[in-house]
Amino acid sequence: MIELKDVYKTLDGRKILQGLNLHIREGETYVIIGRSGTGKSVTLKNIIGLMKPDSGEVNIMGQCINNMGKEESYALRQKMGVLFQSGALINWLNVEENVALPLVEHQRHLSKSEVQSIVQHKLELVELEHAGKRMPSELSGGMKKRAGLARAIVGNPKIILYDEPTSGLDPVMSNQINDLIISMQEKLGVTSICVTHDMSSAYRIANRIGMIYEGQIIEEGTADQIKNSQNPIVKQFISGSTVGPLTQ
Ligand SMILES: Nc1ncnc2c1ncn2[C@@H]1O[C@H](COP(=O)(O)OP(=O)(O)OP(=O)(O)O)[C@@H](O)[C@H]1O
Repeated sequence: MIELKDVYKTLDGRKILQGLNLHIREGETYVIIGRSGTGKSVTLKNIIGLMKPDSGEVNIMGQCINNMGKEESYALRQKMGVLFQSGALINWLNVEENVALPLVEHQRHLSKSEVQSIVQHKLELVELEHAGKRMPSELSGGMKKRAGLARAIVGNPKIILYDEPTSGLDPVMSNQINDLIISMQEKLGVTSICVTHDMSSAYRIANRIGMIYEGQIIEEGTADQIKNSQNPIVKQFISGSTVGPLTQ
């Protein structure tokens, strides 16, 4: 579904991705972990097409996106939904209007009532069906993320990318988001990539976890395999220890 082959990316003279390989299977939830500044978001941006690799290949659903024209890459982007860290809601639009935005902008053939019915269905999926008229300022952090998720799925994407979906949330709200990520996978059959620092979330939602270190995936496996990894860098990262080899 998503494949990065030997991807290199240097930014401001700093080598961020250094031969990164990633192979994400259809329908799985793959979680990327790693220390701050190791290139997790840069990896996501290469997948969405917001950044191009210096070398290497990015293949999405069998199509190489490196040299894609504007129209082709636009069409491919429509198959991906992104939940940004903050939810990225527009403050002066209510929840329904925020969720409807991608449809209003990109699917102009839909009537007003069709848009309303799609939006209502997506709000139900994220359990916000009674909050459609609220403004973003009237939402809790968790509700903002859920509204952002409803907007990310409004175009029925095949792939969802989550950037720190539980950041800034208390454990209860984090678990609600984790459950929703699992339910998106089960109900919509989407393939998901999630970047997170939250290991309890990673263990809960991931089919597989990959750790980035020095621009490469240094370890990959199920939650249990990662928990039992013998790699000292992985062990140190997941335990949060400040003593040891992790210098990046
Ligand atoms: N557009 C850019 N121009 C220059 N440098 C950039 C750009 N985007 C990211 N970087 C740099 O690339 C490195 C990796 O950034 P990235 O945002 O991918 O890290 P991250 O692993 O997602 O970190 P965090 O966990 O803190 O979000 C950082 O040093 C960052 O400053």
